[in-house]
Amino acid sequence: MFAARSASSILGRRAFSTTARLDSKVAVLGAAGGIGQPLSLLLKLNPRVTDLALYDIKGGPGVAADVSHINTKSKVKGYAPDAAGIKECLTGAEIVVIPAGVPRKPGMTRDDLFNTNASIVRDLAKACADHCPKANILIIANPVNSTVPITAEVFKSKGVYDPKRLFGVTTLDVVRASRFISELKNTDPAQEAILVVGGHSGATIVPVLSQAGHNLEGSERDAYVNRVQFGGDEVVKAKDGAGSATLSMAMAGARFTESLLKAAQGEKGVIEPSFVDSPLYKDQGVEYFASNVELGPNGVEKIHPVGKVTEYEQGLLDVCLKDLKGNISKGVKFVKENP
Ligand SMILES: NC(=O)C1=CN([C@@H]2O[C@H](COP(=O)(O)OP(=O)(O)OC[C@H]3O[C@@H](n4cnc5c(N)ncnc54)[C@H](O)[C@@H]3O)[C@@H](O)[C@H]2O)C=CC1
Ligand SMILES: O=C([O-])CC(=O)C(=O)O
Repeated sequence: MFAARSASSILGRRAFSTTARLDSKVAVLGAAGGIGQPLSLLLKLNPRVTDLALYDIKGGPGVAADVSHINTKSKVKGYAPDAAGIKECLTGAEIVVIPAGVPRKPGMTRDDLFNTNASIVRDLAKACADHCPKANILIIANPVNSTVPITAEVFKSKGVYDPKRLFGVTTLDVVRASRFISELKNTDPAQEAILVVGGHSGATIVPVLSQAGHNLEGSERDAYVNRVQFGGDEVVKAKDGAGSATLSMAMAGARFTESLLKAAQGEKGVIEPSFVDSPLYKDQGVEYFASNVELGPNGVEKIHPVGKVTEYEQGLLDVCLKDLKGNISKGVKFVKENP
C-alpha cells in the first residue's frame, strides 16, 4: 500500500513540507524479530522515510543488508548490538519504533511478559532518552499498558519527558475492530473506522461500536467485543507456540508511523487512536489512556474524549479503567524499584 502511493501524493508531500523537515530518520529497535522484519520492509517502501536505522541484539545488519536492496531511495543501515551501535542508530531519529521483546505463547497473558520485557524496554528507553530525547517513541512491546509508563518514567528520571512524544501502539486493535465488523456486516473494512479506547490487553480494549453507527445485540455483540478484546489470543493459539501477531502488527505499526510522518510534514487532521499520557481519566487515577489522538508536528496535537457511549459500553469502560490503573502502576513501580 505504501509503495503504491500515487505521484500526486508524493508531490503533495513536497507541498506540505515547506516548513517541515524533509529528512525523516526512523529507527526500529528489535528489527530482526517477527514484527521487526516485515515492519522494516514496509518502512523501506514508504517514501516519507529517508533513513531507516535497524537495531537488534541479533541480526540487525543482516536484515538491513536484505532490505537495502529494495529499489526505493531511502538509506538503510543495520547497527552492531553494542553501546556505540545503538547510539549511532538513535542519533538524529525522528521516530523510534520499539517491537523488541518476547512474544506470548499459548496460555500466557500479556502481563506474563512483564518480567522479561520490562527491563528490555527500560534499557532501550534509557538509550532513547540519552541519544534522541526529542524523538517520537512508539511502543509495540507488550504489555503496552505497562511498557508505556515504564518509558515515561525513564524519560522523567533523565529530565527529558515530553508526553506529546510517547505513544503506545494500539492500531492493531482498531484494524481488527474494522475487519471483524466488516465480516459481520459484509462491508468494506477499509471504510470502517471503529473507535477502540482504553488500553492494549483483554478487558482494557474497548470497542465503541455505537459511534460507527453499527448496532449488534445480545450474543452477537458479546462475541464481537470478545473477538476484538482477545484477537491477539486467536493468533497466539493458531501459531501454537511460534509467537503472536507479527504481519498484521507490522502493517499496523507502519500505518501509525506513516500517520506521524504525514502530520510532521504538515498534513492536518491526522487522527489515530493511541495509548498516551492522557487527561481523560486522570481524576480517577488513570494516567495513560487510548483514545483518538490528533497528530501534529510536535507529536500529540489533541486528545479527543471518548464521546457518547451506550450503557453497555460504559460497563466495559468501567472494567477497563480498573485494570488499566493496576497495569500502569506496575510499570511505574518497576522503574522506581529498578532504575
Ligand atoms: N502492540 C501490539 O499491538 C503488539 C505487540 N506485540 C509485542 O511485540 C513484541 C515483539 O514481538 P515479536 O516481534 O513477535 O517477537 P520476536 O521474538 O519475534 O522479536 C523480538 C525481537 O526483539 C529483539 N530483542 C530482544 N531484546 C532486545 C534488546 N534489548 N534490544 C534490541 N532488540 C532486542 C530480539 O532479538 C528479536 O529479534 C512482543 O512483546 C509482543 O508481545 C506483538 C503484537 C502486537
Ligand atoms: O496478543 C499478543 O500477545 C500480541 C498482541 O499484542 C496482539 O496481537 O494484539
